[in-house]
Amino acid sequence: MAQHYFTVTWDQLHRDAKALSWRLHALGPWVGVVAITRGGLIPAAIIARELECRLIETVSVVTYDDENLGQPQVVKPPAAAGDGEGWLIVDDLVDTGTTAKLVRSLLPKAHFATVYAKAAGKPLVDTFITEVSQDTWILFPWDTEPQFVAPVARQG
Ligand SMILES: O=P(O)(O)OC[C@H]1O[C@H](OP(=O)(O)OP(=O)(O)O)[C@H](O)[C@@H]1O
Ligand SMILES: Nc1nc2[nH]cnc2c(=O)[nH]1
Ligand SMILES: [Mg+2]
Repeated sequence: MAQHYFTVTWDQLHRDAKALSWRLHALGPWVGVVAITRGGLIPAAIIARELECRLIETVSVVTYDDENLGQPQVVKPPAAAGDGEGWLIVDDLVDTGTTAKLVRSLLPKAHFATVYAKAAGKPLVDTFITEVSQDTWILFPWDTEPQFVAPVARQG
């Protein structure tokens, strides 16, 4: 289990994905966006909206079972992006870089962008916005919900 958690709200994710869009706009134009499902779907939707890009492809890779790293499985390969030339790959984050390495091998000429990056995966990403320490687990809004927390005086 991770030592720390970094909770990302919908607002923060939207803000960070828009910041990423500004950087990517300066590097375009792009043929289309390849979202790495599932985590890349919402960042890809925000970025595609900002870049006015209507062509969206998906590649589905399963690498984790909850917080446990496994062997990456390609559940669905990208159908229409060729060798990736002119395409933008979007994922929510890179951690170990396992998923990024596999997707890069499928689309070697594409540009790889993530919203968040940990140190081990950073060398595999072309553009990202926020670095998060390696011992931290990022909690996305779709993984969490607001709930009651006991007052400090009642905790330990
Ligand atoms: O750099 P890595 O160590 O490979 O980790 C990053 C990947 O792990 C998560 O996906 P996950 O396998 O949990 O699937 P999901 O996107 O469907 O939740 C995340 O969305 C990235 O795709
Ligand atoms: N939600 C989430 N998925 C991950 N997959 C690999 N690292 C992470 C992380 O920090 N948070
Ligand atoms: Mg993923």
